[in-house]
Amino acid sequence: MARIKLQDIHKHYGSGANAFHALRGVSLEMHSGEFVALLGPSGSGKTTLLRAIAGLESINSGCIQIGDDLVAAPGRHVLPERRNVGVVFQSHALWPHMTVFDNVLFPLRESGLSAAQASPRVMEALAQVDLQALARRTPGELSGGQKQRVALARAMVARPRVILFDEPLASLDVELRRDMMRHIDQMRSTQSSMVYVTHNQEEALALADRVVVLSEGCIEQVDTPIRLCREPQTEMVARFVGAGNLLPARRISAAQGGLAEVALGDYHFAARDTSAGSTQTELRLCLAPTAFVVAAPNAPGLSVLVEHVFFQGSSYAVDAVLQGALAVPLSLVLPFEAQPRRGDVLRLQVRDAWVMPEARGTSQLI
Ligand SMILES: Nc1ncnc2c1ncn2[C@@H]1O[C@H](COP(=O)(O)OP(=O)(O)OP(=O)(O)O)[C@@H](O)[C@H]1O
Repeated sequence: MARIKLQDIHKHYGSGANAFHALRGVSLEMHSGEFVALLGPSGSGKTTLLRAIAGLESINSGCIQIGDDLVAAPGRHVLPERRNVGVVFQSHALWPHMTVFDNVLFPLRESGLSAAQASPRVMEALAQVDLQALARRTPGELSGGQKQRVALARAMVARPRVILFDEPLASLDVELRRDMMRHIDQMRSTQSSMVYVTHNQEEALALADRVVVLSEGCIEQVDTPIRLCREPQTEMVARFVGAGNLLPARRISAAQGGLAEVALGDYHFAARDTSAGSTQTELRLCLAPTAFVVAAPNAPGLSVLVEHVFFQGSSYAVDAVLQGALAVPLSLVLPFEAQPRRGDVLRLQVRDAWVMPEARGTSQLI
């Protein structure tokens, strides 16, 4: 395993007025043995960053260090095969004419290991992904999920110090995804550091020790999955990671013990607030879709008009509109018992709210 240090990475495609800046000053330190997910919308630069770490893409400026090795810097680009990293691509990238065994053997053969030394290592890697029985098949005789497990075995067989994953589950159906997530989770025991690119929030939050949220080539926030969901630092993270509702509100009293009294219209409630005694009255609140409970019609709370209801098995996803002067759209998840119907006016109470940090101003409200 190895620490990965990225310092002020810039990458653009094309030049002059037509240059497209895919990475704009990305700096980050990943700890040795850490599982880090790179999460962001399409085009945010995740794959470019992963390929730059792998050495498959050169960078225009900045430095990349893996362990003690400087692998990319001005005038320096260490080739991928010399970086000691394993890569798992979305498309498996297996050799079609080779057996499963030989595909997994390939990186060991490249590193000069004898057949006698390599063979048990291949079988051990295949065992980790439950594929020993299929060692003699070719990729054409495997399902999509099995092919991807071969790709996992091939990435870990050489015991690289870093394993990079580029959307490895994107082409798999829901059931196979969960199975693959178990295998990827088990790969933690290989002691490799892992960097995992995805645009899928669930995968990133479920697997990673820390998640790096990228937007337009810049880092928005680096945090543990829990903090990312509960304490988003920017509007983009609040919306993209937690599908949070962002509302303008008033602070009634400064935070004490991490909670402030806030108001939406004439409804007062407590919100988590780490702004260290800020008395600024105008603020933005982040309310997760699950932050609401249905109250009695005359209880203190917010009135919302239900516009769309989507049954989700054990809960309902609801699009609603806040009634009153604000009239903003809200995305809610209500429990099965709520039985919301289109056209209902519901009274909701807020059971959890987060005061957004002030840094980015209040100009981007809603
Ligand atoms: N070879 C290239 N030439 C020109 N532009 C490129 C090239 N590769 C990537 N880009 C652009 O750089 C930006 C970042 O691309 P990248 O593939 O890193 O994004 P991503 O976050 O991985 O997106 P996705 O989830 O869709 O794969 C995109 O706007 C993309 O169009």
